[in-house]
Amino acid sequence: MAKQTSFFRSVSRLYPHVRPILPRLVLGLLSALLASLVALTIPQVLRVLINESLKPGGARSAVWTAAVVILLLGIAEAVLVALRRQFVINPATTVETRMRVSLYGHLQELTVSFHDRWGSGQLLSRAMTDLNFLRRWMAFGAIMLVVTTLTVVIGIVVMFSMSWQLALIFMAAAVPIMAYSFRFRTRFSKVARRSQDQAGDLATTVEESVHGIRVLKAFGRSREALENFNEQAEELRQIEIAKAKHQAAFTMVVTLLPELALGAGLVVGVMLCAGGQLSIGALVAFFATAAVVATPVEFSGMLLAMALTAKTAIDRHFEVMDSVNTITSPRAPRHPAELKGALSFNNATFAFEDAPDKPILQDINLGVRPGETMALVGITGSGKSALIQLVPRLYDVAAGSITIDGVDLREFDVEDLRRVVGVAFEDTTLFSSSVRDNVLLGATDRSEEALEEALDVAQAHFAYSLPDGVDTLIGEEGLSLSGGQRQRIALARAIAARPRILVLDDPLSALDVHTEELVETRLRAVLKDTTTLIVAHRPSTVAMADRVALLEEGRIAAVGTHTDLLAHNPHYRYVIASLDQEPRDLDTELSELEDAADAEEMTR
Ligand SMILES: Nc1ncnc2c1ncn2[C@@H]1O[C@H](COP(=O)(O)OP(=O)(O)OP(=O)(O)O)[C@@H](O)[C@H]1O
Repeated sequence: MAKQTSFFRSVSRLYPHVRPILPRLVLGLLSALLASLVALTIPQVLRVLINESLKPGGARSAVWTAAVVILLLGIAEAVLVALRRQFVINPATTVETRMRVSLYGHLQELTVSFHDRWGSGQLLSRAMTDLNFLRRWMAFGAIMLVVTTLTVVIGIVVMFSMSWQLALIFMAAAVPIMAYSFRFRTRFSKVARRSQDQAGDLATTVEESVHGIRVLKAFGRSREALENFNEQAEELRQIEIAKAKHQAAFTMVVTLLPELALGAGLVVGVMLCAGGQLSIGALVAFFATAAVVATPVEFSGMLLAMALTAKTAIDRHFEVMDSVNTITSPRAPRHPAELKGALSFNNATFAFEDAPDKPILQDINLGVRPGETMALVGITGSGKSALIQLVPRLYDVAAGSITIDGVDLREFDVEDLRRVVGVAFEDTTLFSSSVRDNVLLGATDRSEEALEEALDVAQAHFAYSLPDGVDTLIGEEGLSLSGGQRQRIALARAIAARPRILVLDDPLSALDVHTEELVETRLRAVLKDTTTLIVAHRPSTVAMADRVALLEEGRIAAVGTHTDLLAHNPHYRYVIASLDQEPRDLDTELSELEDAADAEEMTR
């Protein structure tokens, strides 16, 4: 998943986001740079002060002048540091928000196949932690890295101008530091990546266990969940420790070596002074400058670590942003004037992306006439859900085609297509908003009557008895609904969109027999003109359909009326017999037909 790129290449990808705030970033950088230059100026004032006022007969009043100058320089440095923050903090938060919004937008665009592959925590950590870190790096780390580098370079030039011998000693320490920094960079990059990925996995675990809290509790698995989480958290801790160790070792090197150089420099400096080759003022100024230079060198471990973590955050961000949405609208989409709603599968073959060699659906040929209700029946895992998800193009066929009124689905604008095709899945997802907003999610007619009708067809009148009626907040942050209530809201949502084609993945499975009957009676009337493909797990749902398609191991094994198939297709009889418990009349019908079929076979 992780592709190795150079630091500059990764950081340059931020440019389009950073461009609008570039002037303010540059101002921030200049403020920080000026603050550093001011800090470097103070030793020069010291040098003049010592050389002028401490020499025999020197002017004592110069001390006061120098003190005032140093005070003013100190104030200027503090103001410049404050200015840097002022210039960059606000724009950096703007970049963070924009990147977060574009990531979210891209996640909305990306295919279901992409979301099948990515853990939610990995996406969550990219959207939250990584971008939060990037903001801090842009506002502080990146600027300080540039300023530190420039301060060190300028400081060394100044040090050379004061004493080349002492400066050379100082430079001798820089060589091993640079060599070590290369090693540090490679090692730290790897561990930073592992740490950020592990944090993502941890977030996935939290998300999953919060989501599945009832199951964990009911099965008494909370302890195991905790142990599993503890293991993952421990792994993250170990990675963080490894990270801290690398950083501590680097900081030790960048602290120790300049200190050693300063110690050696002090001995040589005093000897030079004694020999008259260096003034006392220059010696003091040299060490004051060296102190100004040594501080950012000491910080360089932290700054380098920040830069490498930021690079990882950028790489992780663009791994998602670079993922291509393969389900897109064509350049010149077709807009047929009025759709009749004839749905046709033509040699359609489909495989999930993670198992491209194992087609789940093969050579599907199936025609659903306009206004017809077709039930899809098959044993569990035969590919029913996969098949109906192809209709709104949640997935695309690998071969063959699916058409509406003879037009390939891929020739429609995707948004148009999804307005034409309404869906309700067995696993209902409700959003944290009111019943009204959930039901009218895809509706063009948002009137009270449209809402009322959809709720009525789905027999979801209970919504009016909720604490705030249809304005009651439901979903994850709101009131919990029962499985059957959720299904009815989801069904109402599909109906309210008034689609030309409706695909329903067993939308009545959680309803009691009585409510199911009521919903079916109303649905039958509504579905009169709507082409419907409905996955059925109950013979009563099958009975609602005009015709039934039997799916067997990813192929359409038979198509016909329920009665015909019962009479002539043994696998259909087997599937129907293995469906949920049924009302008595259907059971009776089934055994009668089975008897008839057996008798027919015996007479042959
Ligand atoms: N994202 C996925 N990646 C790979 N395989 C998948 C994926 N989703 C489902 N499958 C597999 O595809 C096959 C068909 O699944 P599908 O959900 O379409 O069956 P189904 O007939 O609807 O079953 P059920 O009646 O139990 O809902 C199954 O073997 C399932 O394990």
